[in-house]
Amino acid sequence: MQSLRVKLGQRSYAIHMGSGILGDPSLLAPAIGKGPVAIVTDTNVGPLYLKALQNTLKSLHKDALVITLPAGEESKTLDHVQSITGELLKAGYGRDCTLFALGGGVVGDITGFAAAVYQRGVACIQIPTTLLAMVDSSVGGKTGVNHPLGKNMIGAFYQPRCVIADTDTLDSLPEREFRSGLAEVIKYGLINDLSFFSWLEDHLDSVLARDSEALEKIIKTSCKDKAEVVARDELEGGLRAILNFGHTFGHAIEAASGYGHYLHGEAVAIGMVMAADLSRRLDLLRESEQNRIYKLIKAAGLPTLAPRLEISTYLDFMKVDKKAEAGQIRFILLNSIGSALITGDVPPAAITQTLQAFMERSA
Ligand SMILES: NC(=O)c1ccc[n+]([C@@H]2O[C@H](COP(=O)([O-])OP(=O)(O)OC[C@H]3O[C@@H](n4cnc5c(N)ncnc54)[C@H](O)[C@@H]3O)[C@@H](O)[C@H]2O)c1
Ligand SMILES: O=C(O)C(=O)C[C@@H](O)[C@H](O)[C@H](O)COP(=O)(O)O
Ligand SMILES: [Zn+2]
Repeated sequence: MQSLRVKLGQRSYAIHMGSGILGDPSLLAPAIGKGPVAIVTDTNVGPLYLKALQNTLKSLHKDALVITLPAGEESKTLDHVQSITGELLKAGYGRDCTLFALGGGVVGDITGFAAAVYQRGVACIQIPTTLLAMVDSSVGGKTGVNHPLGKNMIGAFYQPRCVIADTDTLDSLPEREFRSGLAEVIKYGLINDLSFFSWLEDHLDSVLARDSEALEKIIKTSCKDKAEVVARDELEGGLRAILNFGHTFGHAIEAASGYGHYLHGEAVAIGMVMAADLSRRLDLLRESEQNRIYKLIKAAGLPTLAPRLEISTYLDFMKVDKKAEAGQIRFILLNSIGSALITGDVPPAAITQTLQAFMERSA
């Protein structure tokens, strides 16, 4: 097992990662409150891993209330927050309870948000079971749900008490979901870790084969990279926005296509190719680097073509992006692989050119 710390003063917490750690009560014990516990999971993950977590909790004399959501992005709604909090109220749970998010990023984001708002805040422990959740969503405290008019539009910054990533759970993860998680892994290389990007280029075969050492490397490096950014800018006053690379286009793709049509990582992969195109158009990124980015994303089995939508549809969704300031969309662009910049100074004509170029290429 390996552990890292997200350093946030009183809200600091550990990320534990390794094989079989879901069965280790000593990792959970320090993070659980005095009161009762509830596990939020989904219809795919529950049948696979609920029993293991329940048994670990039983060894700590905790009998968990279980709340199961339908699997998939379509469940990341305010209605499901209402149903989770309703179950907690019916069970008489107070402020001393602890919520466990057992699942991927959908369960993680919605449970984290329910924990943030239930009785104004109860403890939450993230148990990520997808690659995406292990490398990104379980860390950093962005919680929330979608709105038909925009992705993650209702939410809160609310840090978990700890993160326990049992890498054995990845054995059952479908290939498409695994590759979706790789998009966020590649993102870390692009925004501030050139040597990690080069390592991914050299070891993609081992990663795709889910070789245990390669998995350990990508999970640890991603969590370390993310934890450092979050520790410096928890509430996204500035620097943290680099973690949003590819998401301005990507979130528009997810929302405009109907949540769940593209997986989050797939939409981010397309968004990163689009953001690299925009960076190149603005003479920030060299064409050779743009080609390397395209090549790695494609080799990872991720989509690179944007869905054919009206340009105005893209722009409407991009305008509601949370990074916008004074009505102006702000983009995360690349100066080079491993070096991101945050800017609102992008000529509208360049944005339209990127969108037009992708509409011409799309099927
Ligand atoms: N909070 C953040 O910082 C952050 C970061 C990145 C992404 N996100 C959010 O995360 C969500 C995407 O997360 P995701 O990709 O994990 O999707 P997900 O939670 O929908 O999980 C993907 C699918 O895999 C299934 N699954 C999960 N674990 C499994 C396992 N071990 N074996 C078999 N099946 C399993 C799930 O039931 C689901 O069908 C999006 O809503 C995205 O916005 C949040
Ligand atoms: O942790 C962050 O900060 C991120 O931006 C990570 C992203 O991968 C993630 O998809 C996040 O949920 C997007 O946040 P949003 O603020 O754009 O909704
Ligand atoms: Zn993301």
